Amino acid sequence: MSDVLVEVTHVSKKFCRSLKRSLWYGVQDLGLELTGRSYPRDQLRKDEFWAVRDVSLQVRRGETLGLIGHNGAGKTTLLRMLNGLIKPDLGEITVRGRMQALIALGAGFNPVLTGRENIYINASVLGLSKAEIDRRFDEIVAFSGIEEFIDMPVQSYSSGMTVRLGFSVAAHLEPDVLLVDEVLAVGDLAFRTKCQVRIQQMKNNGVAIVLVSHNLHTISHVCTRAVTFEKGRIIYEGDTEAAIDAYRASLLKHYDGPAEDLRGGTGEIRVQRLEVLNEAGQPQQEFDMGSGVRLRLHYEASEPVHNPVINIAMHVLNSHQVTGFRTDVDGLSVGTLQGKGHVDIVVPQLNLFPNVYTLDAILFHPDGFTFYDRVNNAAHIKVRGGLQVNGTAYLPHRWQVNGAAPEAQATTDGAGRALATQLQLS
Ligand SMILES: Nc1ncnc2c1ncn2[C@@H]1O[C@H](COP(=O)(O)OP(=O)(O)OP(=O)(O)O)[C@@H](O)[C@H]1O
Repeated sequence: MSDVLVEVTHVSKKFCRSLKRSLWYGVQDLGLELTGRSYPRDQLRKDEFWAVRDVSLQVRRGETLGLIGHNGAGKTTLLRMLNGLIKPDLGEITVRGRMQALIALGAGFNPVLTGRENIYINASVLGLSKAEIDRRFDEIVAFSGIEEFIDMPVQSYSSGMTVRLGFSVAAHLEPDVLLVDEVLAVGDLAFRTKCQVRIQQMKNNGVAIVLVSHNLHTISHVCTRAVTFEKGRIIYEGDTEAAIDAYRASLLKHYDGPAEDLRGGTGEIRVQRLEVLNEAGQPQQEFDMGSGVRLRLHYEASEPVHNPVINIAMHVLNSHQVTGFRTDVDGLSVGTLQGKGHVDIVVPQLNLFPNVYTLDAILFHPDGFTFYDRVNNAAHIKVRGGLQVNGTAYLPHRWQVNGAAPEAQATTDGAGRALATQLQLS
């Protein structure tokens, strides 16, 4: 048997943005088919767009391929085509061996049937005999950890419970190919860890796995290779770290800069702009982990403004807040500001893991609540480096084993040690 279990060749899939039009196109296509003709499949009609465009890839036995990309990039559509839920408009997909898919919550489960009944149905679809399912049943239920709910209809399960059962079924039926879509993000941390261990075992047993995740830590640790999608096309395929870099670069392309439409406030003092500077005071956008950065907020006050609260909030691009700098929290008074000027925040060590971070600039009244002005996405910073660690902040630290410093050893990319050296910790 060939080592290539999944083969995707020049696959494209189009969708229609308008439901009414898409129904009309369906009728048109049916009519054309009856007369032995068809609309050219490689052409788009009004409101149609390519959700997946000319995608080719292979997944071999024992490989875990990560699919990453911004929202709407086409990852799930590809997974659904691999699973046979939808057909490509162009190209070919070949899957060799038995396939299990975990797309959306507990995909494949019949909601009115119980967990027990769903396990039997899923397993028999895969060709397992009743005796084989009986043998694995207890293990599946035990792994899922939802023993007391197993005879209740799946529609009464919480999303976490559905994912637990879905993953457990998929993982215990010894598929040759496993498709997993983001579901690992739903369970709690303990279950996610259990799933990652199980995926590792399956990988060792030669299962070909395709995993969609927005969790770059999962991609980095679980996948042997990754593909980055942008607007339905593959923009990178290969090494996971490089794929993650390509994803971040793609996110930056979609970064629109200051969100002027969300701007508001009483306006006596306004943010002119927020500059990101290096230690030498030169504008710079990309920094190595641990290097120094100076944030310069330029303001203009149309009248004397006494002691405004200055706040810079830092977010992971498109995601959660990482930290913030506030003059009131730091117990500082900036005095009376009038006309044009600037305020600097000097950060001696940017102890953040590689990622793209956005900065919001906010000027509050002294009450710390009403604002004079706020500019979301006023600036951004890209932190470079080869480390992929879950989380955002690097806390300077040192290790001791039984009171003594452990020996240095070669890390995979040396980035951690390089940083430790830079921070003069080792
Ligand atoms: N049945 C459908 N009809 C019309 N458009 C669709 C349909 N399914 C998906 N799309 C569109 O196709 C594009 C790709 O969607 P897809 O779900 O594959 O993206 P994704 O990369 O998985 O995104 P996310 O990370 O948000 O899950 C999106 O613009 C989506 O709105």
